[in-house]
Amino acid sequence: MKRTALKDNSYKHTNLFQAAKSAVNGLFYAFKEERNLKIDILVFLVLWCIMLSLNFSVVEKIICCLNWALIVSMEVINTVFERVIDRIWGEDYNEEVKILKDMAAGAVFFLSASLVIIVGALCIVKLGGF
Ligand SMILES: Nc1ncnc2c1ncn2[C@@H]1O[C@H](COP(=O)(O)OP(=O)(O)OP(=O)(O)O)[C@@H](O)[C@H]1O
Repeated sequence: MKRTALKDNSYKHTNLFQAAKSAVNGLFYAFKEERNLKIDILVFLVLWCIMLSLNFSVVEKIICCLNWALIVSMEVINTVFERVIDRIWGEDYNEEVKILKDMAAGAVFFLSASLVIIVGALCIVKLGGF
């Protein structure tokens, strides 16, 4: 990654529009670089097909989309976290790094499990399982 030394603060945001532009750039970069985020897009397409084919209500759709958005946000934070850790500790095996990365991955897993359970339960109800 390119590093440039700037002595003034000209790179900082001066308004909300610039802040939003940087945030969107960050998101695009994360989606381009991170395999799991590409998988998340695929998950969203499958989720959307399920929601349409089983006639999820608006509230059910919002809950599922919100859970999916939380997964994506957590995945982005996890990626940042992994990169910072690698920069601080380096790439060599380290038991402390393993625990830290596993915990961060655990947060993504927890939200993913939540989406699977919610969508699974709604599918069972819609298909007349209850
Ligand atoms: N330096 C390290 N020392 C010990 N274990 C590590 C180290 N780096 C990674 N690991 C282990 O490998 C796993 C994957 O870490 P990695 O940095 O490769 O993330 P990744 O490939 O982006 O995976 P994901 O984002 O799916 O968790 C970690 O959860 C951890 O168990």
